[in-house]
Amino acid sequence: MSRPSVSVDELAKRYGDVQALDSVSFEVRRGEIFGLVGPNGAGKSTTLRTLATLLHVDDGDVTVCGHDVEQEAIDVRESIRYLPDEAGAYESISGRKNLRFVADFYGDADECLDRGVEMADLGERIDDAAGEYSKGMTRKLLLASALMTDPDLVILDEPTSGLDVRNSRKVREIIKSYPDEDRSVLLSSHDMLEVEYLCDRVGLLNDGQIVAQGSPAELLERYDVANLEDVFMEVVA
Ligand SMILES: Nc1ncnc2c1ncn2[C@@H]1O[C@H](COP(=O)(O)OP(=O)(O)OP(=O)(O)O)[C@@H](O)[C@H]1O
Repeated sequence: MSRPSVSVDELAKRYGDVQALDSVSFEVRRGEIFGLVGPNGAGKSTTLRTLATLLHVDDGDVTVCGHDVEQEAIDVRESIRYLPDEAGAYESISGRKNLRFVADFYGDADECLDRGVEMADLGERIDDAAGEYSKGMTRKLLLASALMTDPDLVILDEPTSGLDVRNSRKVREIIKSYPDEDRSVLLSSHDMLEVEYLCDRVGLLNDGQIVAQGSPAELLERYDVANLEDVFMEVVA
């Protein structure tokens, strides 16, 4: 079997007195969308930030795209794109220039920019200053900016948070069509129904621990319930 995109083995992370993650283990296989779900404060963002090399590992082993996040952080950063939940665009320049700025770091800048403009789906507004965009427009721009460079792994923290129905659907479509044999997605969400639709496999995180994981269908069968919200209620009750 090919090596996984992400391997997290007994990851622990503490902020002062708060044990944010406690022996978290999961894998993201190549070509899949893996979702971390859980309530506020469960440790989703801490996990994603650690994988994106923005936080140090206290204990455990974490490998992303074949590279150890502590020893080979630069290699990890070259293989991934990470979209935090509260990311913003450069407001004084247009959406297109935002994309151009990122595309210029990569070999095929023009092709990359064309992909980004198409994915952002902002029509003529792509040439307006990004400071004039709504939250949903900014989110689509940033998602396009992350995906247009073809990273092996894209890490998305709450990708549809705060978006209306139309923009959420568009963002979900973009995410759903991203993986191929070399490209994977790891995302976090509070929205269990969204995750059920998007993800090949899911890890339910509660209080810093993975309390259940598997494909949505496996989890529904294991707990004999109708949806992932019910799985979660069964597991944490
Ligand atoms: N910088 C920090 N300093 C101290 N404690 C922190 C810090 N960041 C997170 N925590 C704590 O770590 C725990 C996990 O937080 P984290 O942000 O990872 O959860 P989350 O699942 O992403 O939550 P949410 O869904 O609300 O975004 C929480 O108890 C939180 O208060």
